[in-house]
Amino acid sequence: MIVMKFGGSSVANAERIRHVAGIIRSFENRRPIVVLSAMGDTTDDLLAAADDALNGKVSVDAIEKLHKTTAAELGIPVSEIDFLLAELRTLLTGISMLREVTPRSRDYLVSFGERLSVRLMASYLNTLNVRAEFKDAWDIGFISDSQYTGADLLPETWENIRKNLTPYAEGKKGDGMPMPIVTGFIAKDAKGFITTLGRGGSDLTATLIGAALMAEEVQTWKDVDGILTTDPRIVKEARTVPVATYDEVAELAYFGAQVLHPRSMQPCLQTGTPVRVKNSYNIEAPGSIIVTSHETKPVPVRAITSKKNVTLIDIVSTRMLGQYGFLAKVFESFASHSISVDVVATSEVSVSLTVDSSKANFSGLRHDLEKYASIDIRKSKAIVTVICDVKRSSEILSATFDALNQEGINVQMISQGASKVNISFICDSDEADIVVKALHARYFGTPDKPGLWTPEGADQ
Ligand SMILES: Nc1ncnc2c1ncn2[C@@H]1O[C@H](COP(=O)(O)OP(=O)(O)O)[C@@H](O)[C@H]1O
Ligand SMILES: N[C@@H](CC(=O)OP(=O)(O)O)C(=O)O
Repeated sequence: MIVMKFGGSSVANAERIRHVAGIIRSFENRRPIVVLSAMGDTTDDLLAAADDALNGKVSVDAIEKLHKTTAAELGIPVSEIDFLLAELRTLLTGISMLREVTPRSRDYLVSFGERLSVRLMASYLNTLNVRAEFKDAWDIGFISDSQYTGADLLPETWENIRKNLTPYAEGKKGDGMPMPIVTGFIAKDAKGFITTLGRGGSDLTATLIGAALMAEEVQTWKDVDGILTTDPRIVKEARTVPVATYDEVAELAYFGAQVLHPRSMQPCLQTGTPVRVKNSYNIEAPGSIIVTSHETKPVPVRAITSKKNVTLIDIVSTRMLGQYGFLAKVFESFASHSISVDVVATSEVSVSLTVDSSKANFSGLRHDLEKYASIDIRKSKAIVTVICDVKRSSEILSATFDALNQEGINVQMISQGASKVNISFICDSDEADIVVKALHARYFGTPDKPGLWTPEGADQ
Protein backbone atom coordinates (compact mmCIF):
# COMPACT_ATOMS: atom_id res chain seq x y z
CA MET A 1 0.00 0.00 0.00
CA ILE A 2 1.22 3.50 -0.78
CA VAL A 3 -0.04 7.01 -0.03
CA MET A 4 -0.19 9.47 -2.92
CA LYS A 5 -0.60 13.14 -2.04
CA PHE A 6 -1.33 15.71 -4.74
CA GLY A 7 -0.92 19.39 -3.93
CA GLY A 8 -2.98 22.26 -5.24
CA SER A 9 -0.80 22.89 -8.27
CA SER A 10 -1.29 19.26 -9.35
CA VAL A 11 -5.13 19.46 -9.30
CA ALA A 12 -5.53 23.07 -10.44
CA ASN A 13 -8.11 22.37 -13.20
CA ALA A 14 -9.98 19.63 -15.07
CA GLU A 15 -7.01 18.80 -17.28
CA ARG A 16 -4.72 18.40 -14.27
CA ILE A 17 -7.31 16.27 -12.48
CA ARG A 18 -7.56 14.00 -15.53
CA HIS A 19 -3.76 13.77 -15.61
CA VAL A 20 -3.55 12.99 -11.89
CA ALA A 21 -6.26 10.36 -12.26
CA GLY A 22 -4.02 8.75 -14.86
CA ILE A 23 -1.10 8.77 -12.43
CA ILE A 24 -3.29 7.22 -9.72
CA ARG A 25 -4.45 4.49 -12.11
CA SER A 26 -0.85 3.69 -13.03
CA PHE A 27 -0.24 2.87 -9.37
CA GLU A 28 -3.52 1.00 -8.83
CA ASN A 29 -1.68 -2.27 -8.19
CA ARG A 30 0.03 -0.73 -5.17
CA ARG A 31 -3.26 -0.13 -3.36
CA PRO A 32 -3.00 3.69 -3.17
CA ILE A 33 -4.67 5.89 -0.59
CA VAL A 34 -4.96 9.35 -2.15
CA VAL A 35 -4.69 12.66 -0.26
CA LEU A 36 -5.66 15.85 -2.06
CA SER A 37 -5.26 19.55 -1.45
CA ALA A 38 -7.66 22.20 -2.68
CA MET A 39 -7.62 22.96 -6.40
CA GLY A 40 -4.91 25.49 -7.36
CA ASP A 41 -5.11 28.66 -5.27
CA THR A 42 -8.55 27.89 -3.82
CA THR A 43 -7.33 28.17 -0.22
CA ASP A 44 -5.94 31.65 -0.88
CA ASP A 45 -9.13 32.54 -2.76
CA LEU A 46 -11.29 31.40 0.17
CA LEU A 47 -9.23 33.51 2.57
CA ALA A 48 -9.60 36.47 0.21
CA ALA A 49 -13.35 35.84 0.09
CA ALA A 50 -13.43 36.05 3.89
CA ASP A 51 -11.72 39.44 3.74
CA ASP A 52 -14.23 40.63 1.10
CA ALA A 53 -17.10 39.38 3.27
CA LEU A 54 -15.75 41.40 6.18
CA ASN A 55 -16.29 44.42 3.94
CA GLY A 56 -19.81 43.29 3.11
CA LYS A 57 -19.01 41.70 -0.25
CA VAL A 58 -19.86 38.01 -0.85
CA SER A 59 -17.40 37.02 -3.58
CA VAL A 60 -17.71 33.27 -4.15
CA ASP A 61 -18.47 33.41 -7.91
CA ALA A 62 -14.90 32.64 -9.03
CA ILE A 63 -14.62 29.66 -6.68
CA GLU A 64 -18.05 28.39 -7.75
CA LYS A 65 -17.14 28.88 -11.43
CA LEU A 66 -13.85 26.95 -11.14
CA HIS A 67 -15.47 23.96 -9.45
CA LYS A 68 -18.65 23.88 -11.53
CA THR A 69 -16.66 24.24 -14.77
CA THR A 70 -14.30 21.49 -13.63
CA ALA A 71 -17.25 19.21 -12.83
CA ALA A 72 -18.78 19.87 -16.25
CA GLU A 73 -15.47 19.29 -18.06
CA LEU A 74 -14.98 16.04 -16.17
CA GLY A 75 -18.51 14.90 -16.98
CA ILE A 76 -19.57 14.87 -13.34
CA PRO A 77 -23.03 16.00 -12.22
CA VAL A 78 -22.71 19.32 -10.39
CA SER A 79 -25.07 17.87 -7.77
CA GLU A 80 -21.99 16.17 -6.30
CA ILE A 81 -20.71 19.52 -5.09
CA ASP A 82 -23.75 21.81 -5.22
CA PHE A 83 -24.64 21.46 -1.58
CA LEU A 84 -21.08 22.34 -0.52
CA LEU A 85 -21.07 25.42 -2.74
CA ALA A 86 -24.45 26.46 -1.29
CA GLU A 87 -23.14 26.00 2.26
CA LEU A 88 -20.05 28.04 1.36
CA ARG A 89 -22.18 30.89 0.03
CA THR A 90 -24.30 30.82 3.20
CA LEU A 91 -21.20 30.97 5.38
CA LEU A 92 -19.77 33.94 3.48
CA THR A 93 -23.14 35.70 3.66
CA GLY A 94 -23.09 35.15 7.41
CA ILE A 95 -19.58 36.59 7.69
CA SER A 96 -20.62 39.60 5.57
CA MET A 97 -23.59 40.25 7.90
CA LEU A 98 -21.66 39.77 11.13
CA ARG A 99 -18.60 41.62 9.73
CA GLU A 100 -16.40 39.32 11.77
CA VAL A 101 -14.52 36.07 11.24
CA THR A 102 -12.95 34.09 14.04
CA PRO A 103 -10.02 31.66 13.59
CA ARG A 104 -12.60 28.86 13.96
CA SER A 105 -14.80 30.28 11.20
CA ARG A 106 -11.71 30.77 9.04
CA ASP A 107 -10.88 27.06 9.34
CA TYR A 108 -14.47 26.11 8.52
CA LEU A 109 -14.28 28.38 5.48
CA VAL A 110 -10.99 27.12 4.02
CA SER A 111 -12.03 23.49 4.54
CA PHE A 112 -14.37 23.79 1.54
CA GLY A 113 -11.35 23.67 -0.81
CA GLU A 114 -10.23 20.17 0.08
CA ARG A 115 -13.81 18.95 0.58
CA LEU A 116 -14.65 20.03 -2.98
CA SER A 117 -11.54 18.59 -4.63
CA VAL A 118 -11.88 15.09 -3.14
CA ARG A 119 -15.52 14.90 -4.27
CA LEU A 120 -14.57 15.86 -7.80
CA MET A 121 -11.66 13.39 -7.94
CA ALA A 122 -13.63 10.49 -6.46
CA SER A 123 -16.54 11.07 -8.83
CA TYR A 124 -14.21 11.34 -11.82
CA LEU A 125 -12.33 8.13 -10.93
CA ASN A 126 -15.65 6.30 -10.75
CA THR A 127 -16.41 7.42 -14.33
CA LEU A 128 -13.17 5.61 -15.24
CA ASN A 129 -14.38 2.45 -13.47
CA VAL A 130 -11.97 2.99 -10.62
CA ARG A 131 -14.04 2.45 -7.49
CA ALA A 132 -13.22 5.46 -5.31
CA GLU A 133 -14.86 7.14 -2.35
CA PHE A 134 -14.15 10.59 -0.95
CA LYS A 135 -13.36 10.84 2.77
CA ASP A 136 -13.47 14.04 4.76
CA ALA A 137 -10.49 13.43 7.05
CA TRP A 138 -12.63 13.37 10.18
CA ASP A 139 -14.56 10.44 8.64
CA ILE A 140 -11.39 8.35 9.09
CA GLY A 141 -10.61 9.77 12.52
CA PHE A 142 -8.40 12.84 12.06
CA ILE A 143 -8.92 14.58 15.40
CA SER A 144 -6.93 17.59 16.53
CA ASP A 145 -6.70 20.11 19.34
CA SER A 146 -8.57 23.40 19.00
CA GLN A 147 -5.67 25.61 17.88
CA TYR A 148 -7.63 26.84 14.88
CA THR A 149 -5.52 27.63 11.77
CA GLY A 150 -2.59 25.68 13.19
CA ALA A 151 -4.01 22.62 14.96
CA ASP A 152 -1.97 19.67 16.22
CA LEU A 153 -3.29 16.20 15.55
CA LEU A 154 -4.05 14.17 18.67
CA PRO A 155 -2.33 10.80 19.20
CA GLU A 156 -5.58 8.86 18.84
CA THR A 157 -5.57 9.83 15.18
CA TRP A 158 -2.99 7.08 14.52
CA GLU A 159 -5.26 4.33 15.85
CA ASN A 160 -8.32 5.84 14.18
CA ILE A 161 -6.56 5.73 10.80
CA ARG A 162 -5.58 2.11 11.34
CA LYS A 163 -9.13 1.16 12.34
CA ASN A 164 -10.70 2.89 9.36
CA LEU A 165 -8.18 2.26 6.57
CA THR A 166 -6.49 -1.07 7.34
CA PRO A 167 -9.31 -3.11 5.69
CA TYR A 168 -8.70 -1.21 2.47
CA ALA A 169 -4.89 -1.19 2.88
CA GLU A 170 -4.78 -4.96 3.36
CA GLY A 171 -7.23 -5.68 0.57
CA LYS A 172 -6.46 -6.66 -3.00
CA LYS A 173 -7.21 -5.01 -6.34
CA GLY A 174 -10.65 -6.05 -7.54
CA ASP A 175 -12.01 -6.82 -4.07
CA GLY A 176 -14.58 -4.08 -4.53
CA MET A 177 -13.32 -1.89 -1.70
CA PRO A 178 -13.33 1.74 -2.88
CA MET A 179 -10.04 3.68 -3.03
CA PRO A 180 -10.12 6.38 -0.31
CA ILE A 181 -9.68 9.94 -1.62
CA VAL A 182 -8.92 11.85 1.59
CA THR A 183 -8.98 15.59 2.27
CA GLY A 184 -5.55 16.91 3.26
CA PHE A 185 -4.99 19.85 5.59
CA ILE A 186 -8.17 19.53 7.71
CA ALA A 187 -9.41 17.72 10.79
CA LYS A 188 -11.99 18.22 13.56
CA ASP A 189 -11.48 18.97 17.23
CA ALA A 190 -13.15 17.15 20.12
CA LYS A 191 -16.08 19.58 19.98
CA GLY A 192 -16.67 18.70 16.32
CA PHE A 193 -15.44 22.00 14.89
CA ILE A 194 -13.33 21.90 11.72
CA THR A 195 -9.65 22.72 12.20
CA THR A 196 -6.71 23.13 9.80
CA LEU A 197 -3.13 21.92 10.25
CA GLY A 198 -1.35 25.07 9.09
CA ARG A 199 -0.68 26.11 5.50
CA GLY A 200 0.79 23.26 3.49
CA GLY A 201 -0.75 20.82 5.95
CA SER A 202 -1.83 18.24 3.38
CA ASP A 203 1.73 16.88 3.43
CA LEU A 204 1.21 16.10 7.12
CA THR A 205 -2.12 14.36 6.44
CA ALA A 206 -0.36 12.12 3.92
CA THR A 207 2.69 11.30 6.03
CA LEU A 208 0.52 10.54 9.05
CA ILE A 209 -1.60 8.08 7.07
CA GLY A 210 1.55 6.51 5.62
CA ALA A 211 3.19 6.16 9.03
CA ALA A 212 0.05 4.88 10.79
CA LEU A 213 -0.44 2.18 8.14
CA MET A 214 3.28 1.45 7.63
CA ALA A 215 2.93 2.20 3.93
CA GLU A 216 5.66 1.06 1.52
CA GLU A 217 6.13 4.76 0.76
CA VAL A 218 4.42 8.15 0.82
CA GLN A 219 4.53 10.02 -2.48
CA THR A 220 4.04 13.79 -2.45
CA TRP A 221 3.37 15.00 -5.97
CA LYS A 222 4.20 18.62 -6.71
CA ASP A 223 5.00 20.97 -9.57
CA VAL A 224 8.80 20.59 -9.26
CA ASP A 225 11.10 17.63 -9.89
CA GLY A 226 11.57 16.95 -6.18
CA ILE A 227 13.32 18.70 -3.37
CA LEU A 228 15.65 21.13 -5.11
CA THR A 229 18.98 22.58 -4.03
CA THR A 230 17.11 25.84 -3.42
CA ASP A 231 13.88 27.61 -4.33
CA PRO A 232 13.74 27.55 -8.15
CA ARG A 233 12.00 30.93 -8.08
CA ILE A 234 15.28 32.40 -6.74
CA VAL A 235 17.80 30.24 -8.64
CA LYS A 236 16.34 28.82 -11.83
CA GLU A 237 19.30 26.38 -12.14
CA ALA A 238 18.28 24.74 -8.84
CA ARG A 239 18.89 21.00 -9.15
CA THR A 240 17.10 17.96 -7.82
CA VAL A 241 18.38 16.58 -4.53
CA PRO A 242 18.20 12.80 -5.13
CA VAL A 243 18.26 11.77 -1.49
CA ALA A 244 17.77 13.65 1.78
CA THR A 245 17.17 12.67 5.39
CA TYR A 246 14.03 13.46 7.37
CA ASP A 247 16.02 15.80 9.64
CA GLU A 248 17.46 17.70 6.69
CA VAL A 249 14.03 18.12 5.07
CA ALA A 250 12.39 19.11 8.34
CA GLU A 251 15.00 21.89 8.84
CA LEU A 252 14.73 22.90 5.19
CA ALA A 253 10.95 23.26 5.55
CA TYR A 254 11.16 24.95 8.94
CA PHE A 255 13.61 27.54 7.66
CA GLY A 256 11.51 28.57 4.70
CA ALA A 257 11.33 25.96 1.93
CA GLN A 258 7.66 25.88 0.96
CA VAL A 259 8.14 22.46 -0.64
CA LEU A 260 7.05 20.46 2.41
CA HIS A 261 5.15 21.30 5.58
CA PRO A 262 7.60 21.74 8.52
CA ARG A 263 5.87 19.16 10.71
CA SER A 264 5.20 16.66 7.93
CA MET A 265 8.43 14.70 8.34
CA GLN A 266 7.80 13.75 12.00
CA PRO A 267 5.41 10.77 11.50
CA CYS A 268 7.54 9.03 8.85
CA LEU A 269 10.73 9.75 10.79
CA GLN A 270 9.14 7.80 13.67
CA THR A 271 8.36 4.77 11.51
CA GLY A 272 11.09 5.01 8.87
CA THR A 273 8.48 5.17 6.08
CA PRO A 274 10.17 6.51 2.93
CA VAL A 275 8.77 9.76 1.47
CA ARG A 276 9.20 10.41 -2.25
CA VAL A 277 8.75 13.88 -3.77
CA LYS A 278 7.65 13.65 -7.42
CA ASN A 279 6.60 16.07 -10.14
CA SER A 280 3.10 15.50 -11.47
CA TYR A 281 4.05 17.65 -14.49
CA ASN A 282 7.11 15.45 -15.21
CA ILE A 283 6.36 11.94 -14.00
CA GLU A 284 9.51 10.49 -15.60
CA ALA A 285 11.76 12.52 -13.28
CA PRO A 286 13.03 10.24 -10.47
CA GLY A 287 12.21 12.83 -7.79
CA SER A 288 13.73 12.91 -4.31
CA ILE A 289 13.57 10.14 -1.74
CA ILE A 290 13.58 11.03 1.96
CA VAL A 291 15.05 8.39 4.25
CA THR A 292 16.65 7.98 7.66
CA SER A 293 20.22 9.18 8.11
CA HIS A 294 21.39 5.54 8.27
CA GLU A 295 20.20 4.95 4.71
CA THR A 296 22.27 7.62 3.01
CA LYS A 297 25.70 9.17 3.26
CA PRO A 298 26.16 12.81 4.24
CA VAL A 299 27.03 15.29 1.52
CA PRO A 300 28.81 18.62 2.06
CA VAL A 301 25.73 20.73 1.21
CA ARG A 302 22.23 19.36 0.54
CA ALA A 303 20.27 22.58 -0.07
CA ILE A 304 19.89 26.25 0.77
CA THR A 305 16.72 27.97 1.95
CA SER A 306 15.78 31.43 3.18
CA LYS A 307 13.15 32.87 5.47
CA LYS A 308 12.45 36.59 5.11
CA ASN A 309 10.55 39.03 7.31
CA VAL A 310 12.27 38.00 10.54
CA THR A 311 13.24 40.37 13.35
CA LEU A 312 16.67 40.35 15.01
CA ILE A 313 16.62 41.28 18.69
CA ASP A 314 19.86 42.13 20.54
CA ILE A 315 19.56 42.02 24.32
CA VAL A 316 22.40 43.26 26.53
CA SER A 317 22.20 42.72 30.26
CA THR A 318 22.45 45.85 32.44
CA ARG A 319 21.95 44.65 36.00
CA MET A 320 22.79 40.98 35.58
CA LEU A 321 26.39 41.25 34.41
CA GLY A 322 27.94 37.81 34.77
CA GLN A 323 25.02 36.51 36.79
CA TYR A 324 23.56 33.10 35.97
CA GLY A 325 19.88 33.08 35.11
CA PHE A 326 20.10 35.97 32.63
CA LEU A 327 19.26 33.73 29.70
CA ALA A 328 16.50 31.99 31.64
CA LYS A 329 14.92 35.36 32.37
CA VAL A 330 15.14 36.37 28.71
CA PHE A 331 13.48 33.20 27.46
CA GLU A 332 10.86 33.44 30.20
CA SER A 333 9.91 36.86 28.84
CA PHE A 334 9.58 35.47 25.32
CA ALA A 335 7.49 32.56 26.54
CA SER A 336 5.17 34.85 28.49
CA HIS A 337 4.41 36.72 25.26
CA SER A 338 4.08 33.44 23.25
CA ILE A 339 6.89 34.47 20.93
CA SER A 340 8.88 31.54 19.53
CA VAL A 341 12.55 31.99 18.75
CA ASP A 342 14.22 30.72 15.57
CA VAL A 343 17.97 31.34 15.84
CA VAL A 344 20.04 32.30 18.90
CA ALA A 345 23.59 33.47 19.58
CA THR A 346 24.61 34.16 23.19
CA SER A 347 27.37 35.53 25.38
CA GLU A 348 27.45 35.82 29.18
CA VAL A 349 25.97 39.28 29.14
CA SER A 350 24.07 39.41 25.88
CA VAL A 351 21.93 37.37 23.56
CA SER A 352 20.85 37.89 19.95
CA LEU A 353 17.89 36.02 18.57
CA THR A 354 15.47 36.06 15.65
CA VAL A 355 11.69 35.82 15.73
CA ASP A 356 9.14 35.61 12.93
CA SER A 357 7.99 39.23 12.63
CA SER A 358 4.51 38.30 11.45
CA LYS A 359 3.71 36.63 14.77
CA ALA A 360 5.21 38.96 17.33
CA ASN A 361 3.87 41.93 19.30
CA PHE A 362 7.04 43.57 20.55
CA SER A 363 5.71 46.34 22.82
CA GLY A 364 4.89 43.98 25.70
CA LEU A 365 8.18 42.14 25.27
CA ARG A 366 10.19 45.38 25.17
CA HIS A 367 8.50 46.56 28.38
CA ASP A 368 9.49 43.29 30.14
CA LEU A 369 13.06 43.09 28.88
CA GLU A 370 13.93 46.74 29.57
CA LYS A 371 13.55 46.08 33.29
CA TYR A 372 16.97 44.36 33.24
CA ALA A 373 18.48 44.79 29.80
CA SER A 374 18.90 47.21 26.95
CA ILE A 375 17.38 45.90 23.72
CA ASP A 376 17.73 46.75 20.07
CA ILE A 377 14.99 45.49 17.72
CA ARG A 378 15.96 45.30 14.05
CA LYS A 379 13.24 44.29 11.56
CA SER A 380 13.38 43.24 7.88
CA LYS A 381 16.01 40.62 8.39
CA ALA A 382 16.32 37.19 6.74
CA ILE A 383 17.67 33.83 7.81
CA VAL A 384 19.61 32.01 5.10
CA THR A 385 20.05 28.37 6.07
CA VAL A 386 22.50 25.92 4.55
CA ILE A 387 21.46 22.30 5.05
CA CYS A 388 24.82 20.58 5.24
CA ASP A 389 27.15 18.14 6.95
CA VAL A 390 28.25 20.28 9.89
CA LYS A 391 31.22 18.00 10.40
CA ARG A 392 32.65 19.76 7.35
CA SER A 393 31.69 23.21 8.63
CA SER A 394 35.19 24.72 8.29
CA GLU A 395 35.33 23.85 4.58
CA ILE A 396 31.73 25.00 4.06
CA LEU A 397 32.13 28.22 6.06
CA SER A 398 35.36 29.07 4.27
CA ALA A 399 33.65 28.77 0.89
CA THR A 400 30.59 30.60 2.25
CA PHE A 401 32.39 33.62 3.62
CA ASP A 402 34.57 33.89 0.53
CA ALA A 403 31.45 33.94 -1.65
CA LEU A 404 29.70 36.51 0.57
CA ASN A 405 32.81 38.64 0.78
CA GLN A 406 32.90 38.79 -3.00
CA GLU A 407 29.29 40.08 -2.92
CA GLY A 408 30.12 42.62 -0.21
CA ILE A 409 27.62 41.02 2.15
CA ASN A 410 28.20 41.28 5.90
CA VAL A 411 26.67 38.45 7.90
CA GLN A 412 24.99 39.95 10.99
CA MET A 413 24.67 36.72 12.95
CA ILE A 414 25.59 33.08 12.49
CA SER A 415 24.26 30.00 14.25
CA GLN A 416 25.75 26.55 14.02
CA GLY A 417 25.95 23.64 16.33
CA ALA A 418 22.48 23.20 17.79
CA SER A 419 21.46 21.33 14.68
CA LYS A 420 23.62 18.63 13.14
CA VAL A 421 22.37 19.52 9.68
CA ASN A 422 22.25 23.27 9.36
CA ILE A 423 24.23 26.49 9.54
CA SER A 424 22.17 29.68 9.53
CA PHE A 425 23.16 33.25 8.68
CA ILE A 426 21.29 36.47 9.31
CA CYS A 427 21.34 39.26 6.74
CA ASP A 428 19.00 42.00 5.60
CA SER A 429 15.83 40.76 3.92
CA ASP A 430 16.69 42.59 0.72
CA GLU A 431 20.07 40.80 0.60
CA ALA A 432 18.61 37.29 1.05
CA ASP A 433 18.19 36.43 -2.63
CA ILE A 434 21.71 37.73 -3.40
CA VAL A 435 23.09 35.51 -0.62
CA VAL A 436 21.16 32.45 -1.81
CA LYS A 437 22.30 32.97 -5.41
CA ALA A 438 25.93 33.53 -4.38
CA LEU A 439 26.03 30.46 -2.16
CA HIS A 440 24.22 28.28 -4.69
CA ALA A 441 26.71 29.34 -7.38
CA ARG A 442 29.66 28.65 -5.11
CA TYR A 443 28.42 25.29 -3.86
CA PHE A 444 26.74 23.86 -6.98
CA GLY A 445 28.01 26.05 -9.81
CA THR A 446 26.34 27.97 -12.62
CA PRO A 447 25.84 27.04 -16.29
CA ASP A 448 29.25 28.53 -17.10
CA LYS A 449 31.24 27.84 -13.93
CA PRO A 450 31.40 24.60 -11.92
CA GLY A 451 30.81 24.75 -8.20
CA LEU A 452 32.45 22.81 -5.41
CA TRP A 453 30.06 19.89 -5.17
CA THR A 454 27.22 18.09 -6.96
CA PRO A 455 23.87 17.56 -5.21
CA GLU A 456 25.02 13.94 -4.83
CA GLY A 457 27.98 15.21 -2.80
CA ALA A 458 30.77 14.60 -5.31
CA ASP A 459 33.56 17.16 -5.69
CA GLN A 460 33.29 19.10 -8.95
N1 LIG B 1 14.09 23.67 -1.95
C1 LIG B 1 12.96 23.60 -2.69
N2 LIG B 1 12.73 22.53 -3.46
C2 LIG B 1 11.61 22.44 -4.21
N3 LIG B 1 10.63 23.40 -4.26
C3 LIG B 1 10.83 24.50 -3.51
C4 LIG B 1 11.98 24.65 -2.68
N4 LIG B 1 11.89 25.84 -2.04
C5 LIG B 1 10.73 26.40 -2.43
N5 LIG B 1 10.09 25.62 -3.32
C6 LIG B 1 8.80 25.95 -3.95
O1 LIG B 1 7.81 25.04 -3.42
C7 LIG B 1 6.85 24.80 -4.44
C8 LIG B 1 6.18 23.45 -4.19
O2 LIG B 1 5.53 23.55 -2.93
P1 LIG B 1 3.93 23.69 -2.89
O3 LIG B 1 3.55 24.90 -3.67
O4 LIG B 1 3.48 23.57 -1.49
O5 LIG B 1 3.55 22.40 -3.74
P2 LIG B 1 2.10 21.75 -3.79
O6 LIG B 1 1.10 22.86 -3.64
O7 LIG B 1 2.06 21.11 -5.14
O8 LIG B 1 2.11 20.78 -2.66
C9 LIG B 1 7.65 24.77 -5.72
O9 LIG B 1 6.84 25.19 -6.80
C10 LIG B 1 8.80 25.74 -5.46
O10 LIG B 1 8.56 26.97 -6.09
N1 LIG C 1 -4.69 23.86 0.53
C1 LIG C 1 -3.93 24.05 1.76
C2 LIG C 1 -3.19 22.78 2.15
C3 LIG C 1 -2.00 22.36 1.34
O1 LIG C 1 -1.17 21.62 1.78
O2 LIG C 1 -1.91 22.85 0.05
P1 LIG C 1 -0.68 22.46 -0.97
O3 LIG C 1 -0.52 20.94 -0.97
O4 LIG C 1 -1.10 23.01 -2.29
O5 LIG C 1 0.60 23.11 -0.41
C4 LIG C 1 -2.95 25.22 1.64
O6 LIG C 1 -2.96 25.87 0.58
O7 LIG C 1 -2.21 25.46 2.59
